[in-house]
Amino acid sequence: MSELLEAVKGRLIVSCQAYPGEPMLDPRTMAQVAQAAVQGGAAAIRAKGLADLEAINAAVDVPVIGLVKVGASEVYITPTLEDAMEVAATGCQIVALDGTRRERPDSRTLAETIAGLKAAYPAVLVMADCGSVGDAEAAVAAGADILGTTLAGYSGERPKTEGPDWEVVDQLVALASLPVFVEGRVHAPEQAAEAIRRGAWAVVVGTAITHPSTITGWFATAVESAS
Ligand SMILES: CC(=O)N[C@H](C=O)[C@@H](O)[C@H](O)[C@H](O)COP(=O)(O)O
Repeated sequence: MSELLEAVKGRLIVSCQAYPGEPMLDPRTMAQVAQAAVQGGAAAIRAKGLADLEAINAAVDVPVIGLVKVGASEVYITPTLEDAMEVAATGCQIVALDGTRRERPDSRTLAETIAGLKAAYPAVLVMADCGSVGDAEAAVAAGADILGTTLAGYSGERPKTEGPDWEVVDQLVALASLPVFVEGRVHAPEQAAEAIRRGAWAVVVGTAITHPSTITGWFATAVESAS
């Protein structure tokens, strides 16, 4: 098992992402958010966009899971080999890729994408963002290093559950072939703890820690509905 994976075992990973039109979409801001997350106990950071990744890699000394979100296609998380190479070039130790069985915009298979990336960056680990256990089985066969539940509820195969998709979590853990990172709609510390109890290797939390507009909305709705 790699030292990198040992370092994040049983730990929290924080996803720091802002979106077009949002005030926090700025590499310096995202790097500061990432630093704050590390101060709070994050063992690694997940982030998107080459400029953010460069700024975050320079600002923190924990591993960074990098990705880009591009294109109009339904496969938008680091969809092509070229995208994966650009993410790795920013210094990320883990590259997150769409790990579904859907057709990729460059027509490469997931296995070809992973092989191409690893030929150029042998030390980089690949996190396959899966939407179902079928995706996860295919990602294992394709040479991924980490299985993420990231796309459960977003790829059309699974309903979008209120919290984490525990059924998919259990199915991926039961494969027992690769470390499972539980990611997606983990909104409370108790859910993060539950993921570890169910056998997750690590838990990735984004919105509930680093997306103030959404968090504010949760509170504002609760307050307004009580008044
Ligand atoms: C589906 C998709 O595109 N997920 C993205 C993946 O990087 C991000 O938008 C999420 O914020 C991230 O997965 C963390 O999840 P949550 O924000 O629910 O804690």
